[in-house]
Amino acid sequence: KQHKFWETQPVGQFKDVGNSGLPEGPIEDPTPLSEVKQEPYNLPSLYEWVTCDMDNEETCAEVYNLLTNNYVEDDENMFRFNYSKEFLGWALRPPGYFKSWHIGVKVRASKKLVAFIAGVPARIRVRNEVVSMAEINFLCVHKKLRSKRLAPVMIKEVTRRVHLENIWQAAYTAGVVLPTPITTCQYWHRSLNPKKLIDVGFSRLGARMTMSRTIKLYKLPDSTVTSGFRKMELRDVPAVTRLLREYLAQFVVAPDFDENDVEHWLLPREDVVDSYLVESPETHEVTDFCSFYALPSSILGNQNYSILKAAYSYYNVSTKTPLLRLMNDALIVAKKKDYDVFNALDVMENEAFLKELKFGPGDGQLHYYLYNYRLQNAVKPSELGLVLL
Ligand SMILES: CCCCCCCCCCCCCC(=O)CSCCNC(=O)CCNC(=O)[C@H](O)C(C)(C)COP(=O)(O)OP(=O)(O)OC[C@H]1O[C@@H](n2cnc3c(N)ncnc32)[C@H](O)[C@@H]1OP(=O)(O)O
Ligand SMILES: CCOC(=O)c1cnc2ccc(OC)cc2c1SCCC#N
Repeated sequence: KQHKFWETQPVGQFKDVGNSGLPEGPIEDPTPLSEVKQEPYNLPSLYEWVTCDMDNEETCAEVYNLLTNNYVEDDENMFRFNYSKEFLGWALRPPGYFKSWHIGVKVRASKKLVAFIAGVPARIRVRNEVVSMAEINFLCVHKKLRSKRLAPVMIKEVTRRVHLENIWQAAYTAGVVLPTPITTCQYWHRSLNPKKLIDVGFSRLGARMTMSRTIKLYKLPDSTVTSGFRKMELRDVPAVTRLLREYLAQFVVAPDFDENDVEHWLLPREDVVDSYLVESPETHEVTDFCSFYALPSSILGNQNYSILKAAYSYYNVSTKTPLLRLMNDALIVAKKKDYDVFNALDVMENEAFLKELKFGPGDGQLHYYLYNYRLQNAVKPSELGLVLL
């Protein structure tokens, strides 16, 4: 398969897979800032670059509307991700973010937003190296402007703007195979509202199963079972940071979270991200943690339903409470909050609870990528400690 653009990029190339002669680490050295291209890449004359100020309600709404109508769909076009405005405001403004990395393309004449790409800064540890990276996400070209090679220009432009901040690596995921995944993960789904998932055509009634039997199969208790299980609060940030840093140290690739990062990424925000912890009733020690983010999807072409409420497993740590029990409490809370499905990747230690807690394997895969950083031995999903939104 020809990758005319990606073959020009400092990423692992397919032809190099298995070549153990190539050193692990940065592929290209940083260029002196004075040599980074100062002006934006050329767009076709009909279009212009805009920087999207996500503090601005109107701009946020423009980005939201573009993604709502043109972002990722599953292979059967049953769903399209429908990130909320609040979610986008959260995802794109972590500590130290750069507005200049929130890049839009508009039609000069109509000022219509027709494409978007975003980056946020992150410190990612790869084995023993903590690397300053850009996490790239929300790449989207309007359906009417596809296959015009706009994506490569947008990728080069965000790369240029990241370089201007003296950052030379990036991390990103995609459902498509590009040169070259560091690992490939599987989505798993736990039905919380099986009737709705069957009605929309995602799930099918099992053989010799009635609807009422299926509803009973996925039924969950009304309240959580772990004593000391409660919502995370601001005062928990130091303890959760300690717990999470210790836990993530075991993975080959993982975020290097400090307290500011934990406060931003894990403090609960209504309908955006939810976090719970177990505080030992005796010692008041924080021993366990679980979290999930809220990513609804538009249901395409169904008369009875228009939105799927999906929760996505985020970061979980179990040191005292068995992981099964901790995650079952997460399911109980998600069901209580009226989510239809709880999704998880087979990353970190998730495999230990997926089958047991009645998750079913999805048919979608998620490939993880690093830009300008070679990893010699491929990483297994269980060695990956990074969840991108
Ligand atoms: C040091 C800092 C570095 C920062 C940058 C790091 C890198 C960041 C990289 C970005 C990470 C984003 C992560 C992220 O956002 C999460 S993955 C979600 C991506 N977005 C969607 O799937 C939304 C729906 N699809 C679209 O909007 C379009 O189809 C897109 C815009 C995807 C492609 O638009 P198009 O009209 O369909 O296609 P052309 O313009 O004609 O371009 C074709 C070229 O684009 C390559 N392509 C296709 N899909 C890609 C994808 N998902 N990543 C990277 N490359 C992708 C493709 O292989 C081909 O190159 P090749 O000829 O070499 O094969
Ligand atoms: C019911 C299980 O499937 C999903 O939750 C879902 C929802 N919306 C999507 C939108 C685009 C999409 O494109 C790949 C997939 C989905 C999926 S399955 C993969 C995500 C997970 N878990």
